[in-house]
Amino acid sequence: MSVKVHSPNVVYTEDCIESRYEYNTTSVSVNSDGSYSAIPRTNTMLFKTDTCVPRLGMMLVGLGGNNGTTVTAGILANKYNMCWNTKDGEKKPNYFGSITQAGTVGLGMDARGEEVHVPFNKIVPMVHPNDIEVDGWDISSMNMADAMERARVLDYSLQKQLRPYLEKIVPRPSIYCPDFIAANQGDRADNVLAGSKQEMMEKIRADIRDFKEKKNLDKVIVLWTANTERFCDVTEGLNMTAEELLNSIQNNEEEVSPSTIFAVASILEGCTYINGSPQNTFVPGVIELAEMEGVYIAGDDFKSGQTKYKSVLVDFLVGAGIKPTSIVSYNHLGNNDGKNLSSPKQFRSKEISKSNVVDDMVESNKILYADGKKPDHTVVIKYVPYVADSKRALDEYISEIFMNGTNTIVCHNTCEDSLLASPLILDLVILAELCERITVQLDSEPQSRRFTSILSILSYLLKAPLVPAGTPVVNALFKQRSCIENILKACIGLQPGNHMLLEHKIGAPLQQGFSMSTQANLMKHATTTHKSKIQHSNGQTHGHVKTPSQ
Ligand SMILES: NC(=O)c1ccc[n+]([C@@H]2O[C@H](COP(=O)([O-])OP(=O)(O)OC[C@H]3O[C@@H](n4cnc5c(N)ncnc54)[C@H](O)[C@@H]3O)[C@@H](O)[C@H]2O)c1
Ligand SMILES: O=P([O-])([O-])O[C@@H]1[C@@H](O)[C@H](O)[C@@H](O)[C@H](O)[C@@H]1O
Repeated sequence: MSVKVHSPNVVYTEDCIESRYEYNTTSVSVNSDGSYSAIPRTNTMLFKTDTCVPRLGMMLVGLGGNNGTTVTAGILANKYNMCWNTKDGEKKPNYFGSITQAGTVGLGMDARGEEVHVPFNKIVPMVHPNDIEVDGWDISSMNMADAMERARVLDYSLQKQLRPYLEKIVPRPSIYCPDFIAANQGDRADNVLAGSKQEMMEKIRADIRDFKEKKNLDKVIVLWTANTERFCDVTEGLNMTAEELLNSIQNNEEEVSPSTIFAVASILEGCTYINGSPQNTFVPGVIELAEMEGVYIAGDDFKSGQTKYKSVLVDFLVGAGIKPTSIVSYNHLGNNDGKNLSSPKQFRSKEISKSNVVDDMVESNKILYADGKKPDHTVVIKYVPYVADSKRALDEYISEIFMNGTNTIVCHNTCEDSLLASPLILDLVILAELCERITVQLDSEPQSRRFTSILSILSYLLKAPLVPAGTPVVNALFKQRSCIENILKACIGLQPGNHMLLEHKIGAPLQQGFSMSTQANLMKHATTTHKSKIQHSNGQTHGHVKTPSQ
């Protein structure tokens, strides 16, 4: 069952939820004497969420990889409820690690004063992963069943059940530019497109249309989970504008990467494009094209394990007034991603995305970091085939504490890389699709707006969040999660959770009426055509407004 909000600010129609929302912020200025001035602000806006859940297709670039095979297998195992035996007994499929499928949100308090937590996907209608159709591309022609076996991720007794479904699936041929990924990937590149970059882009566009038509889909979202590319040059005349980029593709420019061509193809087909790897796919020309076409993009680099942990631990330390001064993140892994990352240029892409994750937390505390000097931060990744997809992460955090003491935290974190990344792939696609159904209209504007083309709401799932120009980059994990929670709550007219529990701290029962500003809003928006009375729980009657039940 889903959540139903009973409020004069929330209207449920046959195919939409409309909520009049008070967005409360605080404007702060620093005075010449170093003091602060704070002004509370309230902007009222109308959220509209289309509640018609579409038939959704997910096209993965890198479909035959560890993540691609694992997420596809996970959908099938859940869809057909495949259970399997292991030495530890029978196992059942689940979507653990996905916030939309296994996460909950604190909605409010019940009559006993206990917080009620509801599943994320009960707040507003979302696509269910079992219903997602999957397709995609790979430079390797290996069928998905053999690729799943090659990945060495899933128990073999489950693989046997999946094989009949997966062996029929062969990834579509892809764009292969050897210079962008490690040379050691060459031996699997037997499924590649021929022709110019323009011709290859047109083929990718045709593939998207073909998939959409064959599966009778309403929407397709394209996601890159192929190998990490080296960074591409960003230069005037090459890719600084949409026009430059389109011309560069037409001119078969070497420096336009496969991932950027996929992004352009997706955008031109009106499909949201998500980058699960660390390379700079989203050159300025891609961002401008997405804005021109009104298409969403999001990235970069799934935040699945070692970095996710870091974005919690550093937040805890800095939030506690403890000063991290040295962070060393080492890991070794043995999957093909690790093999690709053993090449310096590809490692550099990953090193960048793994290193910037503490910047916002350091920036947030000028007491600890008065001199602006960031913690020493080192990232090491080694390729050790024996451990396969089971990445071993070892971290050391040294911090300065009270009276110049030091605290050292060392942790060992075995990250089953693909089992951690696959649920993130689902959340990225499911939440991106939901964003396509949301509009917001400021009271001060005649027209409603979609979100800006760069979907920064998805930052929680990404190591190096891409944000619109001028937007602060937030990496602290629970701030990122709260952002998603609170935007979903706004869609149903609920305010962010404040965790104050004031009623228990002052021991006073709360009034059950609407806030003064809500009442003022109601009066302001009272219509003459559909008048009805609103009855407050205290029995008083105020004004005549259109309410959901009348
Ligand atoms: N926990 C995680 O697994 C995790 C976390 C963050 C980021 N990532 C990133 O996700 C990506 C995939 O990880 P993986 O473990 O599945 O790697 P993988 O090497 O197993 O899979 C990548 C697949 O992409 C294919 N490929 C390479 N270039 C291609 C192209 N141009 N077009 C189509 N296919 C292409 C390869 O043949 C391979 O099958 C990597 O870039 C990795 O850095 C993974
Ligand atoms: O997400 P995370 O665990 O911090 O980072 C991981 C790296 O440590 C790992 O070496 C790489 O193979 C994965 O793709 C992932 O990027």
